[in-house]
Amino acid sequence: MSEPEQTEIQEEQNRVEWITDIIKKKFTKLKKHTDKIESEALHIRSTFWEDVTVNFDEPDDVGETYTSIKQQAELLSERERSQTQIDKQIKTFTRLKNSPYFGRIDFHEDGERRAESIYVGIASFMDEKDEEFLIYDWRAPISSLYYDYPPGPAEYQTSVEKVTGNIDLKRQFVIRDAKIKAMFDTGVTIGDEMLQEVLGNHADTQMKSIVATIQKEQNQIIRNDHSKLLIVKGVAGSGKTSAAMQRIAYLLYRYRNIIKSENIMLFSPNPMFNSYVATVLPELGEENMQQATFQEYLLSRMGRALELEDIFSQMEYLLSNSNDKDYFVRLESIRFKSSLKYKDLIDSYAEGLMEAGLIFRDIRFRKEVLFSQEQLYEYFYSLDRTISIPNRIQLVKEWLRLELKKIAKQEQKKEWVEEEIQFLNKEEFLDAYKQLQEKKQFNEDTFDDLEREQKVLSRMLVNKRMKPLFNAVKRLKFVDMRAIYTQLFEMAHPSVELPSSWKNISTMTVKELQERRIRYEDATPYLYLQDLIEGRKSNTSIRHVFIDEAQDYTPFQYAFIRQLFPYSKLTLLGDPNQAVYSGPTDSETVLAEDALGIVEKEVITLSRTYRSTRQIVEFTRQLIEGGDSIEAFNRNGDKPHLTIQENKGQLHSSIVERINNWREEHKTIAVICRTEQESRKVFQAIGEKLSARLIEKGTIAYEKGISILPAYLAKGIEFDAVIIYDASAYQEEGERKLFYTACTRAMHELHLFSTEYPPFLNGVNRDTFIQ
Ligand SMILES: Nc1ncnc2c1ncn2[C@@H]1O[C@H](COP(=O)(O)OP(=O)(O)OP(=O)(O)O)[C@@H](O)[C@H]1O
Repeated sequence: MSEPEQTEIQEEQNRVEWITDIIKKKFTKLKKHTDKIESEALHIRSTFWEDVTVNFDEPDDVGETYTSIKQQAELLSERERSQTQIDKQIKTFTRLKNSPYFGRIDFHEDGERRAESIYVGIASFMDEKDEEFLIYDWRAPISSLYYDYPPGPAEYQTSVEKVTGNIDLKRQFVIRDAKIKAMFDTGVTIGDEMLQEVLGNHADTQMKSIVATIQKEQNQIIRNDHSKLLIVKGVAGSGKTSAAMQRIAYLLYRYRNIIKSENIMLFSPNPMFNSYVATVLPELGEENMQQATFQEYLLSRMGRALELEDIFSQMEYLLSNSNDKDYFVRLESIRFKSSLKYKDLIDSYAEGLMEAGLIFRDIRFRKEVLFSQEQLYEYFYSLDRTISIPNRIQLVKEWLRLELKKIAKQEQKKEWVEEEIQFLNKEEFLDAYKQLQEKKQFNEDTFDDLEREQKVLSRMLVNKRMKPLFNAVKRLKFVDMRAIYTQLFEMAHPSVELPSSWKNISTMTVKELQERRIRYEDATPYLYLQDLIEGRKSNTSIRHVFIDEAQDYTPFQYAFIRQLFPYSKLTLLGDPNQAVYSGPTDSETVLAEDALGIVEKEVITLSRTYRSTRQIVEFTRQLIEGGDSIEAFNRNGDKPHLTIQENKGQLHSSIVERINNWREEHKTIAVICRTEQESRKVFQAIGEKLSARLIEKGTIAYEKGISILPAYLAKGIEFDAVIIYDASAYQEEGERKLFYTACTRAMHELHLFSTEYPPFLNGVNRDTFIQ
């Protein structure tokens, strides 16, 4: 690494000024143009009808009128389209004006006479004649040289060929307000200085883009075009989420004619995380992708049929209820229901249902059974057995629809209809009147025709009363999914290896279902079975699915998601050491070796961590197995602290004191507790004193200041300073990952408070923390 000469800095500064000047000129020109377009559009809108020849007298005139309206409308929408384009450009120029680029490479392509200087920024920018690139978008093929190679031989791939050559110079800039604040020529790795500067900053409540300092291994993730399934296993703070966000920006650029933001879906760990990452893409000039938690997806599918437990409540139960008499049964239940073995069991159950066993619901109207469950059963199994279950269900649906139509006709003649008509209100009469009018069955004379009026009213009334029935049939409500899923636990499965407490698991599950509740571990299997019976609700518009915190998904859930998005490429990002949900149950996660049984996958590992100071990493990596391989980025700070107090009262006062000392220095401070219950207690005790905010599972915004929250809600997020509340509360081996996750949220400072010596610190080198 070398310091550039002063003259070089001046030359670069001159270039920055020259470019900023062009940007400003283009900006002014564009602004003028946009003002013109805006006033033209306004004019077209205000005179729209004046400029249209409206004449409906003759058929020819009607045609002319239509063409004229169409022309005006097209003119308007074209203006509006170019306006959107220009707005986008104006935003880009505004961003470039402040900081036009962050990198330069002088690339000497083989066969060329001299090297060309490539300046890399967040968007491309051309000279005044639009002939030459003055700045290359960081996602352009040639820009990959900047991220992938030190000075020396290098190559990059365009859409048609591989280009080889030599990088003569690689330079980085920090430019703010069009002034070069720093400039470095780099060697092997990009920008330790730049990284130092970026990482030394304080945590923001919004994640930032990392385009200026993307590391080579992160770039492999971002620009991976070929993998159908890309698995990123990275240690805490290694930039998995950051890489995912830049990858989305890259895909939107590289495939801009094919993939739009609505074709990309990100599954995120909790609602607060959504707001945390919300500004990364807009900062890069792209729109946000679709985003949801898996819980939100399950809820949208489950509707109100059953009360769904969420993953956070499951976690709370696992952490707080170990004295419950059913605790171990539940652990085993979760473990089994996470596995592909359970999926196989459901598959073979569904196969059996081809022959017999489906359960239907009576279809009733006015308390009378129109179709009994037995009738539906018989009809279903009278259909050709080679037809798949979903297709047979569709046939039943169609049959029911036609039968219901017939029944509706008969009902119109029944006595109850006549009786109810008398009680129709004014609006309903008016409705009937309107219907008659629309169908032209009415003129002043015929409305007196009582019989006809009566007929319309009867039809209307019956249709209205039977509409919910038609809707229910359309939504396949005649299939009794709850009973079908329950039946799985009431029958024998002689050829399947079941968990030892299967009987108890069954009793527990059936009881919940009877009370119209469904536990988190049953939700995915339930919907999976529903799809096998009612047909898959796959989504074909999503082209790329990202699953962040993938270690929190079970193999069963992964298989389910895979089927929901059959045409999508998948990127899974996670850290096996942060598998907090599977910790207490010791169940398999999607990131476990070969959990997916898929051969066709590419795995990228990230072992360097950027979030925390070297001192924090040296401490946290001892908390987990295999932590030696975690590499810290060399950024210095204080060693973590451990404070042991005799009781909770003293613990609270020392925490308040600690935080008060941090207040000036740090923008985001977290008191991380083991459970939500504990967070609430801590909030009650010291929340007011600290002006802290309690973060619960429903919290959607991450805000500056002091937050009190359970460890599992801190996933994916980072804080300047972290307090671990009562580190000795983490006792069980299954909570090790939860403890590790909590500690790795800290960027600059980590302070553990405890009432006893924390068991997880037993194997930790005393030189790596201060007590
Ligand atoms: N190349 C980079 N340049 C600058 N900052 C980076 C880079 N890579 C990661 N970071 C920073 O490191 C921190 C951690 O990144 P990120 O949250 O993406 O990691 P993660 O692997 O998803 O973490 P975790 O698994 O712990 O949630 C963030 O502050 C991010 O901005």
